[in-house]
Amino acid sequence: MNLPASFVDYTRALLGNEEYEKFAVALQQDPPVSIRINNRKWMMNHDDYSLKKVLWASEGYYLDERLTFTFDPLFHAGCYYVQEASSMFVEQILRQYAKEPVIMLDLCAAPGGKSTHLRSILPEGSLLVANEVIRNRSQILAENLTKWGHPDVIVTNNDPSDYLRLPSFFDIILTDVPCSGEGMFRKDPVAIEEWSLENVEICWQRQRRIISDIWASLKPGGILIYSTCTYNTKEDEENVHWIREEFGAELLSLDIPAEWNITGDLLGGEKLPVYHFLPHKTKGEGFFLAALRKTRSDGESILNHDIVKSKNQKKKDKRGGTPSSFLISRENLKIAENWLRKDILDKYVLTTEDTTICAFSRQYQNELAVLKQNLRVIQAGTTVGEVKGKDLIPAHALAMSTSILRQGVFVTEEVTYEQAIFYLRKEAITLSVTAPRGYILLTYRNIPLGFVKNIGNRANNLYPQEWRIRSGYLPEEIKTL
Ligand SMILES: C[S@@+](CC[C@H](N)C(=O)[O-])C[C@H]1O[C@@H](n2cnc3c(N)ncnc32)[C@H](O)[C@@H]1O
Repeated sequence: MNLPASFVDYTRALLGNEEYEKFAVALQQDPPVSIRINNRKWMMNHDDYSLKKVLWASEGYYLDERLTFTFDPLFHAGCYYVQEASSMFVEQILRQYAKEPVIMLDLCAAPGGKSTHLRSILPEGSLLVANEVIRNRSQILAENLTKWGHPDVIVTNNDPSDYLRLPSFFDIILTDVPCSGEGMFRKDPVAIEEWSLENVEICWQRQRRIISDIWASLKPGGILIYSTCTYNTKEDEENVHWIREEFGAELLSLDIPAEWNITGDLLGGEKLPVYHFLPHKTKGEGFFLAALRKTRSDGESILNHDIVKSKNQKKKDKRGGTPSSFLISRENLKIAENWLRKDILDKYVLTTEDTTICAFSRQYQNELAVLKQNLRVIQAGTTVGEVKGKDLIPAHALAMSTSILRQGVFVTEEVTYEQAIFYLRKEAITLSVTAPRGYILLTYRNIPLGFVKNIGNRANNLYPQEWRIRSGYLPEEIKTL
């Protein structure tokens, strides 16, 4: 690995000679591979796997080797997410500081590693808003969150400055800011090519702009989690100092076992409670994190003032949903309702937009209305179905949902590995002769994979076209979980 000379000089000076040598050796080694299990969907049988745990993440595991993830149906079904181990440390902040339901924003969220993780560990009853400024990346974020299957998620596609319209809205904000990516050198050679001292300068300034834009959206007493995947102190410690001074924030420390080998403040002088992951000390890539509490009030809560429910909105609430759009019949709304678990019907509201029916948390209807008024909301809750002609077609999100779909409402058909790959490539599937006509939920190893419509001699594949496996070949050696 050919590291830029100015990076070597800077980092050697930062870590000291002896430590830098160990660091440089670690950078030459293969990066560990790690995954995080979606335990709402798939309980990994520990007798079948002997995986080493990621110490700071309840569902994080190291794999001995890289699997052929693209060809693993369980991966597409949202049973696990391939995520770098160090970044799973975000869990510790929530475990120690978020004990009650919260409204949380993940501001720089694509492709969704941390959002899916947050959705697994936020207290029950919390709402997660996952935002990504780059449009096509926000689609990938929405895809990964749909597969993860939690119903209480909103995905937005906005610039951080758009959030200035939502003062004091969030209890917790994660800013996993775009950075110079030094911590990714071992995993991604492009990060080395793109690195320069000039880029570090651009990055720390952009990071401050992002924090300035988002700060007002944090409620007084709320928590900002600031993270990067870089080592230099300009983007890390110096920015944390700046946030503290600029906004009067209080740094929060975490209770961390010494054997995790996490490194603290790399600057001399006052030692801040900040957390560095260095690859020669912790098994993972470079990562930095700090948590700060907002102590001052600098705006008023939008929810107390601006959201005076319109009469119309109140009417909708009473009925338990939006009046059906003229494109959706009462019968189809009834069918959609019948697809949902009975015990969640008082907690979720069916809403309609054009030809689509969605289920969204009743508790957060107001917040959703505010977000829709002010931002570009690309997804909210779970899409239940879409009307085509007279038919209501069950949505893929319904199949992926961990808690909305009523068990037994669709006939299921277990498929083989080969059939599963055919399905995920959106090719035609032939089901067993005993399979009834109509919508059938395919399962692989008893995990829902998606819907087909069985029309007798063949089954129409309802897998989302844009998510299909595009590769036409199967690798010679398939390694799956
Ligand atoms: C480090 S990545 C986020 C990784 C993500 N949190 C995860 O765990 O999967 C930073 C993200 O910030 C986005 N981004 C780039 N420029 C931005 C800006 N000016 N403001 C906000 N986000 C930006 C990038 O598109 C990228 O998706």
